Amino acid sequence: MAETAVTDYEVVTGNVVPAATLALRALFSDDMALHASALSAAVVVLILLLLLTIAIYRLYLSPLAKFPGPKLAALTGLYEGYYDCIHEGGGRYYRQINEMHEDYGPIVRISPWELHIRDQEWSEIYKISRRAYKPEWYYRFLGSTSNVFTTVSHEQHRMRRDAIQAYFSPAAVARHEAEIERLVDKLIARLRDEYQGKEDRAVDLYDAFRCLATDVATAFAFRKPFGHLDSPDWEHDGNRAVQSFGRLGLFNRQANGLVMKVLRSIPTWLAVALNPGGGGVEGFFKQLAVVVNTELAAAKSKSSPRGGGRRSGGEGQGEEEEAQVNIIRQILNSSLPPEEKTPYRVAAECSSVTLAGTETTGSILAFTTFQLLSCDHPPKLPALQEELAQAQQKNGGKRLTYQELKELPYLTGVVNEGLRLHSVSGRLPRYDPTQGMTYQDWYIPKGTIVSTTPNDTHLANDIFPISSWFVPERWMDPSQRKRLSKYLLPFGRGTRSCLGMEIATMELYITFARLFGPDSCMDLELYDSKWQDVWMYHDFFSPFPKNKKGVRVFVR
Ligand code: HEM
Repeated sequence: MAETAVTDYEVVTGNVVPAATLALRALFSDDMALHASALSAAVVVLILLLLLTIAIYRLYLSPLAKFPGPKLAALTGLYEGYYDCIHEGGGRYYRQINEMHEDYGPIVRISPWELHIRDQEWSEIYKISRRAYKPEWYYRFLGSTSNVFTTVSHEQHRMRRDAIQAYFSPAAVARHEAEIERLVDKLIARLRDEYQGKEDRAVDLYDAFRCLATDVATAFAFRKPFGHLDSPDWEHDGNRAVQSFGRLGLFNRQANGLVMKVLRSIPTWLAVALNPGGGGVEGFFKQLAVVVNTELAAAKSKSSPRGGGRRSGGEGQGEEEEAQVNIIRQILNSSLPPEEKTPYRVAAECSSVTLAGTETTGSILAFTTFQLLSCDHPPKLPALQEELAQAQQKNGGKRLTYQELKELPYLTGVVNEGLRLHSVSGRLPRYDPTQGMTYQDWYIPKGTIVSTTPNDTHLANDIFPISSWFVPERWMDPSQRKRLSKYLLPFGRGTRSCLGMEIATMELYITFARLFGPDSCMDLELYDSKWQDVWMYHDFFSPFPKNKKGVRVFVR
């Protein structure tokens, strides 16, 4: 862990290494005639001694020893590892953490090195003024720390984020609205053409929306969608494999990055055999590699004397427009140092930017649609349809733009409830190596990893009464909406909050407006889909349901 103030290994090795040296000297002093068995016994004793010292340090001497929580969690990271990887299919530590809060109060020590706070009003570690670092071991579930999402240090993150921030600005996203409209229309046309009126043919909306989200994110990043909406089976295998990869990511987190290293070193066919459906994900990365390599080669030829000697993105209006072409050029034309523009780094950034926007947006679309189709006390869908129809009629029959859609209270309630109940499930750990902080009467030493979980706020009954219910109506009143918005944190917090917030919100508004608006000319009816098919059960950073059946509907 870079730059944490205290590591128990330092303390432990400080005490044990001199002791071990003495023991070994004693062993070898008898004219080096020591038997191998005696040596092994000595090694075992030393290891036990080391473990005992670590245990005593963690339980009684560590600056975190004073914080409440189960002793086993304070003693070893294996406790978390068990709930992350094994218990009930993995991704279940969030439940255990909630139980700890029930037993020990709002602040608990959830591992030898991390505190978790469940208090809607506390946000000290995420303040903009903080130098918030991300712990490398936690974000290892994504494989690499070479992208803006997983960067450890505050300073490096600032540099990387500054280089691409403008690309995600509301003005830049607004230029993408027509493309989102086009992709949503494409999805709806397919639903109509291939499924409408077919009694025996249900479509899985989880797959369909994931394809939409992938095409929106890749079109935004590269100005050309990957074409998943053209896939005859809606990329079914690849979409399903995402859940297995989510779990694999947690194994990688707990196994010190070993799992990804092994997967990278074995032949692709073997990796795919070990993770059936992985071929779909592999296909995504191949597409990504082609785009990145093509763009890098083009940039290289432009910057070489033969290529004309003119670098895009220099001074002047023409170059500025060119710099907007895609995220790769945005990075290459930025003021980042050369080591931040290597092919590996550029590819890592592209993959984080696109992957961050696919599972998240796709599954929120599926979850929210399920709620709209299934809630019947009172029914939600007719209220949404009526609002959309009336608004369009008032607009002279023309479709409303994104800015106009955002003014519709019921649609806003639908989007907010989807974001509240189904956004990122993982806790968001940070540490500040420069300053300590306080929580109530507790002093938290600098360098301590502290996390909170947005879902704890989203599901707090004192803020959102009957919090697990999908109730768009709770957002209708403007003053209530203003009050509740403070507690809606689907896009994270502080300096590390989501870069894709604007594009994701635009996608949600436009998709619901077109799917349930007066022009869609179709109805959706759930087929054999229950709440267990959508409600979060596993926390693989994104929420995953217990069942893998998806959200299947008939199109009428
Ligand atoms: C509704 C959909 C989305 C949700 C709920 C969501 C949620 C989040 C959250 C909670 C974080 C912070 C994670 C952390 O603190 O560790 C994050 C970061 C990020 N998201 Fe999103 N996201 C969504 C869509 C998107 C889209 C569409 C894109 C891009 C096209 C995107 C790109 C990113 C990036 C690049 C980061 C890292 C930002 C940084 O560290 O500076 N996200 N997202």
